[in-house]
Amino acid sequence: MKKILLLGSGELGKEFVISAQRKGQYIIACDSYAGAPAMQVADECEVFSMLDGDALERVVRKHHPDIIVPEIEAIRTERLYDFEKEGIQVVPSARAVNFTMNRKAIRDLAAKELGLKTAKYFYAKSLDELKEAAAQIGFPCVVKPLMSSSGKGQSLIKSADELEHAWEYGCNGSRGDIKELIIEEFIKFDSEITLLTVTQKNGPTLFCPPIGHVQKGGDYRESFQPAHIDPAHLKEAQDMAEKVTRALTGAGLWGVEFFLSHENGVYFSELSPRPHDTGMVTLAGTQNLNEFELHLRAVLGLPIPGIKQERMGASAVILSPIASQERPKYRGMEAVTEAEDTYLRIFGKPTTRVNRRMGVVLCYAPLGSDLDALRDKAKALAAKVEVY
Ligand SMILES: Nc1ncnc2c1ncn2[C@@H]1O[C@H](COP(=O)(O)OP(=O)(O)OP(=O)(O)O)[C@@H](O)[C@H]1O
Ligand SMILES: NCC(=O)N[C@@H]1O[C@H](COP(=O)([O-])[O-])[C@@H](O)[C@H]1O
Ligand SMILES: [Mg+2]
Repeated sequence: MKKILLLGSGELGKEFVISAQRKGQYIIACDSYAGAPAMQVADECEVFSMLDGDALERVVRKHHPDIIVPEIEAIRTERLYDFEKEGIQVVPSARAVNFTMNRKAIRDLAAKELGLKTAKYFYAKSLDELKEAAAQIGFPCVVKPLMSSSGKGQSLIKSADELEHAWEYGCNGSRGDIKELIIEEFIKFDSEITLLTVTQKNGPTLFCPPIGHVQKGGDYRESFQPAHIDPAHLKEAQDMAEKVTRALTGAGLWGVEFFLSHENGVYFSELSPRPHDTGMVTLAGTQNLNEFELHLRAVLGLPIPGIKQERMGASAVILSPIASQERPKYRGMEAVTEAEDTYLRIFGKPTTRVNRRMGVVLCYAPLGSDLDALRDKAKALAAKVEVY
């Protein structure tokens, strides 16, 4: 049995804990608030700010974990190098977690060192620098904080007079106190995918069938698998995923994000060194092993006999329309549970914010079915669940 310290306890962590406990592991779930989804199913929990390096160190000294599994980006990742040196396994590696928490580190590695195709980009430390960069990139362009996730602080800029607002919005949406943004060329992609990639301690890199997804305001709304993409594009994406995960080192499951354009090919966007929100579609049984089980096996060094697509699936999110410190209630669940070949997962978050993801609807159908109809079904059912 291994002792696993899970840093971040949201919906993705909850499914990981369930997979880990099914293999007899012991989990301490951490997050900045009590009652987080993964804490509800873990052996123990700790509530503290994981951005506080000393607090993080205290928790590590208290529990002596064998393995540290980061589940969010907001962690004092520099400290992970020390824990790794002491012999604690950091998943997938301290380097991977440290590089991906800051868009600058991962983008420079991908574009400059590895030569992967990305959107044109600049960094800006002031509104003046942002204006200068926008003039070079042109409009529309995308502005994001260097440190953020799920679209926080992200804006799509159509003209120069929107830059001032984008600067403020980006700085306010930034995690920590870093006042620096990335400004990117807007890619007119035809579709975007997540390529779940598994790197193993003993064994080759494995790829899941591509997951298509749709984002709004930088946050995921629906995903589906398998996404139909040009085989040459898939090969290109797999090669890029292999390159970037090898450069970051370590074992685990990664969500590697790409933009696909018929005209301009495949662009690397970013990656998560952990299960991906769009990969929740694998909970619909689309694969022989879902993304959480794959992550766990890679982390423990357990064999993975292969990844097989079993059926097609679609996921659609349930968002909160309200902000409240009260425990949320749900209406309309019957409409989902009476539907065939459908699962409802309410994450059990103790409070709401506007647009906070509270649950997901998962629908499946045999391979070869009408994927668009399946996506519509998942979205229509998710819309019937009301958070209040
Ligand atoms: N340069 C771009 N051109 C076109 N669309 C973009 C660009 N950058 C981001 N987007 C859109 O915004 C979405 C979110 O961007 P990104 O993945 O960089 O943000 P994030 O905050 O890290 O999100 P998450 O943590 O949920 O993955 C993308 O999936 C894409 O739909
Ligand atoms: N795109 C990253 C992502 O989906 N992360 C997932 O959302 C949780 C935070 O949710 P919250 O903001 O509602 O607490 C994280 O803990 C993780 O499970
Ligand atoms: Mg993303």
